[in-house]
Amino acid sequence: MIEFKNVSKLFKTNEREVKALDQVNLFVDEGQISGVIGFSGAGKSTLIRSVNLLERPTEGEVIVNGQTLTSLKGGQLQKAKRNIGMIFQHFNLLQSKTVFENVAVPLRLVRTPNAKLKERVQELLEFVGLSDKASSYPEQLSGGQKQRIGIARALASNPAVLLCDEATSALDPETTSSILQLLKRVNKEFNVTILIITHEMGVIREICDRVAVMEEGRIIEEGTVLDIFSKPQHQTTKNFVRSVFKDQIPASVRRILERGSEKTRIYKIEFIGESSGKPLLSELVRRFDVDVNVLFGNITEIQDTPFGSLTVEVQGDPASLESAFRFMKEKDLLVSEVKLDA
Ligand SMILES: Nc1ncnc2c1ncn2[C@@H]1O[C@H](COP(=O)(O)OP(=O)(O)OP(=O)(O)O)[C@@H](O)[C@H]1O
Repeated sequence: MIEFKNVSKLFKTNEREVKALDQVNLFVDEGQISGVIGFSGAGKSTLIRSVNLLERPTEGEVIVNGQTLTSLKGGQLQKAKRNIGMIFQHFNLLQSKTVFENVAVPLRLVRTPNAKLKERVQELLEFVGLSDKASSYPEQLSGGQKQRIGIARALASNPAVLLCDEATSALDPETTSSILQLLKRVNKEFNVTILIITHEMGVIREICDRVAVMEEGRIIEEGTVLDIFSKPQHQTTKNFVRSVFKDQIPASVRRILERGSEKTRIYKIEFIGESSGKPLLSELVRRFDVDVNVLFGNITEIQDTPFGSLTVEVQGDPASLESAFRFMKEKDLLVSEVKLDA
């Protein structure tokens, strides 16, 4: 649905040249929600603005819905761009116009007859849950409500693709979550392909199917969200995953480690899918002469799959501890010993 083929973008100013995009190849399939994450300056905005040619690449091809946008001009390009909606971090609503008129903008541009326009705007306001705000002005709305209006406006021309440019960065966590749920509905109910750029891994975790990680204008890692969360390869990706799953040793665990004992070891058991750690722990106690205490757990769901880790304290004599560790290693779980210097 969206394809980038060797796309580069060079910005030249008097003082310097910046390669904001460097040979980017990206594919977003129809019906998917894809995310692009990166730190400030990685090139995310340039990438998303290149999808609808708000930013024209210096090199390469941008193909959306089967059309090579980078080869189109004039009216043909305008028409193709109507198939791509966009929402923004700061909403970009017209302050002097009512909510109704803001949503109506794309429809007025293509001279939609009044009765049809009214019906469509009302339908969209209902979809985003703000039918009662039609005659309000943007300044009378909360941030979350403004973004809902942004979404309604972006959907007015029935686009096949929706671009979300840091759409939740100005919102508090609860409002962020409700906007992300709304985007999920847009994707499911209207089969709109969604591309999101963000610097928050939580956003990726909550709604994306796939994610690409950007650094210095390049995509350094790409995959399903579950794969990227469970097996991040690049250090930058690991840092992003860590921002969601705090990986530091908690203070209570640190204290046990500092006390140190021949008879105590602490393990971190990571799991994905149904194979949660619990049956393993009871098996350990049954089979080996050890006691097990769960110290710390971090469990979430990614794409409806349980994913997380348990930190456990295992107590017993050194030989039993060794056998227990070997047994855990043989299972289909990633087990590592937690040490103070790790
Ligand atoms: N119009 C421009 N002129 C010159 N340089 C630019 C322009 N737009 C972006 N850049 C540069 O291109 C690089 C990528 O910028 P971009 O805004 O795409 O990154 P980003 O990942 O979206 O960052 P942020 O999260 O801070 O918005 C940066 O070094 C930036 O300074």
